[in-house]
Amino acid sequence: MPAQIVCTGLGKTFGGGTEAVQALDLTLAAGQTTALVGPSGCGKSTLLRMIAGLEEPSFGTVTIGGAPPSETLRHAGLSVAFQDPSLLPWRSVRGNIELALRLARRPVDVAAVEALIALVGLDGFGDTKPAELSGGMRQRAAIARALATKPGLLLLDEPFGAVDELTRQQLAQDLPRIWEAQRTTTVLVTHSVSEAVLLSDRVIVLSPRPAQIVADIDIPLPRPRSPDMVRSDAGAGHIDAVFAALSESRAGSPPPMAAQ
Ligand SMILES: Nc1ncnc2c1ncn2[C@@H]1O[C@H](COP(=O)(O)OP(=O)(O)OP(=O)(O)O)[C@@H](O)[C@H]1O
Repeated sequence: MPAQIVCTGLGKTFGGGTEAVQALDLTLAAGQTTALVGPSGCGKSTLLRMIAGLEEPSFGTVTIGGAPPSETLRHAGLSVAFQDPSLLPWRSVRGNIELALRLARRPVDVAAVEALIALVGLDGFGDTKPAELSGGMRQRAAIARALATKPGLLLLDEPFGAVDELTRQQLAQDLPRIWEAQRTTTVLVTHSVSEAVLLSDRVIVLSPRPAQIVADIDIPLPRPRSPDMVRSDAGAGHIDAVFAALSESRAGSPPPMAAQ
């Protein structure tokens, strides 16, 4: 089931006194894809980790479909793929995906697993162990694993960081088809503004640390989208809007705003 995410007064101050996220109010509609963009070190990953229930908030709350993230994790309704993919080293790509299905108590559909492996461009590497894959291939394996359980909520932190440009474009075109078909609520942290526009229904621009929302930009481009569409006048207008919000936020001019 797709899940609505509600963050209320959400804040995080780490032990050493570093304030990463401050009083953030944000509601993400079920089934939408939202990109979080902002300057390096502003608190994007911390926000995503709090939504995933992997980081305890210092202030405020996160709910997913009305329940705390830990509940969603327990029911395997939530999948995460982070920059540093945590694949089990002793299992093959296929073995990692199948384990995720078993842990989620889902049937292992061999053909569906092969289709996912092919989708992320790892055809022929199903039997390969993570140590024998490149960094980008490991990231793609982690994406396949995250998608396998058809999660209601998919959290992606720079998932294409180590992927070459062509594969990145291919993934950015193919993945939304899957999460649209599965009606997954997706939250994506990315440093690439064009990727944010290509993938998302909505782009949230965060201030320098502590992260606060400085702009909330709808991306109403039709789907399926292509890199050409993003480069067209309509797409370029959205890219410009995100860049403008990012540079204003660095200059510290606009006041933080709440987002619905
Ligand atoms: N476990 C931690 N303990 C202490 N400080 C932390 C911890 N995790 C993150 N921070 C600090 O919180 C701030 C925000 O970090 P975070 O990783 O959320 O930023 P980010 O926007 O995702 O960065 P980047 O874009 O560079 O990946 C940084 O100053 C970081 O040093």
